[in-house]
Amino acid sequence: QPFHPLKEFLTSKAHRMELLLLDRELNSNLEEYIEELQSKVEVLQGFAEMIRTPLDAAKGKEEEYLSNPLHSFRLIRHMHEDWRQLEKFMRQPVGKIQTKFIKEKAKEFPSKEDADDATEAIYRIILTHGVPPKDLVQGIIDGVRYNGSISAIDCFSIGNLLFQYGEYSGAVAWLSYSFDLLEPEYYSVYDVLKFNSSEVLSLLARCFVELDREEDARTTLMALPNLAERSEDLLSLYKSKRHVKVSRDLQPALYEEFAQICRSSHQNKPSRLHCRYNATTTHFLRLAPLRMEELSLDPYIVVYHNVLSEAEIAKVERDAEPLLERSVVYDGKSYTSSKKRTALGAWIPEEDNHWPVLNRINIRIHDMTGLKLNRQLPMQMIKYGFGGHYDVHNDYFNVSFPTIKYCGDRMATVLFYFNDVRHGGSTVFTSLQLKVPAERGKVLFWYNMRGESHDLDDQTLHGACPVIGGTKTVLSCWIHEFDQMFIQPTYRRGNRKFFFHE
Ligand SMILES: O=C(O)CCC(=O)C(=O)O
Ligand SMILES: [Fe+2]
Repeated sequence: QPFHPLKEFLTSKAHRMELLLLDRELNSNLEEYIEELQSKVEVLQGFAEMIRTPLDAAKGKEEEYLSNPLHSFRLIRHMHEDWRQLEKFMRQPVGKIQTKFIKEKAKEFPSKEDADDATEAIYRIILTHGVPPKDLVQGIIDGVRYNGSISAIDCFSIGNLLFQYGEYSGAVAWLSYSFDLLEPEYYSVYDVLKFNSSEVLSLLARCFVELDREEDARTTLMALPNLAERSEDLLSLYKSKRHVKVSRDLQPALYEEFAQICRSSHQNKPSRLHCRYNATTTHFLRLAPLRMEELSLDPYIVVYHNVLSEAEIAKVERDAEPLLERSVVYDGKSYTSSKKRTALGAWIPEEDNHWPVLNRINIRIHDMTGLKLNRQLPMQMIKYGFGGHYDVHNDYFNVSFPTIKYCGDRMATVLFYFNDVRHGGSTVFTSLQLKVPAERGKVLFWYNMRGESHDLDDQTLHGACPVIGGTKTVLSCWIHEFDQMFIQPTYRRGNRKFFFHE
């Protein structure tokens, strides 16, 4: 297994809840520490005050003071023992228990990967919805106002990510905003957190250099004395590092035409298509018609409502949950988490039919599509968390690996939505400017191939918008073309670019 089992903080509210509770616990631990320190401070203050009284009395009349027998006695006695005792007291460690507590709990802290995941998640949302820093600080995303805000440090990590992606103008916006958000009363805290204004400004200057705005870079560096004195050295350093190649596959594509349909400002063009009860595809539907909506005729895309019961959804979710894994891609050297799809996926076991619910799903798919299903369909449950998305893609492969060779390519897709997504997470067909919101019980069915010819239909290009509020769980099922051999015309040799090409 390429990954050590990570806690999935983005998809699991339970794990985030643990974090929140741990944060709270650590905060009370800190309060205890402060209290301990404070009571030590109080003792020290008492001591200082006790010593100060006779010293003040002696001020300016030392001779007279020392001729007093009481004073002489007290001074000698006090000097003999009190400071020695105080030194012992000062040396006693404060907050040993609390320090140890933090150290023990550190095992449960999110890793660097987790933190990077979270920054990338918010980045996908920002990019998709064109959220400017000032909106995010007010909690406004895609026209929805969320409670809460972000800090200078949060802004900095977003700016830093944009810098790594080579998106320098974006980085400038977030880094400048981070600088504006710095709060002087927290400077000493920033020091402890190893975050400081020179870090923000030097990265900002570096972005300006990348953008050929050398004067802005210089002005930025001159704003802080410790950077100003090295400004020319820094500038030439930044110039020497300029245009370092950034790997594009590090970032999700999130094309503008895709993002634009994801935004709440997008409205589907009114279709003059039908919404009706499908009572004809199979005999079963004559008894229990399904509510069907045609979204597009070419390519053919329909939506059905209330197809699975709550219990059926819960059953699949429960059984597939332990099989969930992060989607990974092999880059020739190692497995890394795929930036094309940021979600967890679970393949539903195909071999043994030990999940009776799957038979019912298969039958329901047959009812909706009228297609012949002579085996358990390949199905994958996908769970998207905060910021989870799927870049635009086609469901067919158009390459010849064994499954495709024996079963044909993915002729049609059936997508079950298992829950209502509070905000974001719609399925979007970019060529058709079509957005399908994720709603519980809904099923999306479309053909990836053209009716007569079985040519692959690139108009079916689609993706899943980043989830903003809540999570999203879907079940993707694929119908391969050779299963249809006897009821549909199938592929013609030569109509696929790479088909059967060894
Ligand atoms: O989650 C979605 O909305 C789309 C899923 C999808 O495109 C797929 O599984 O191929
Ligand atoms: Fe897909």
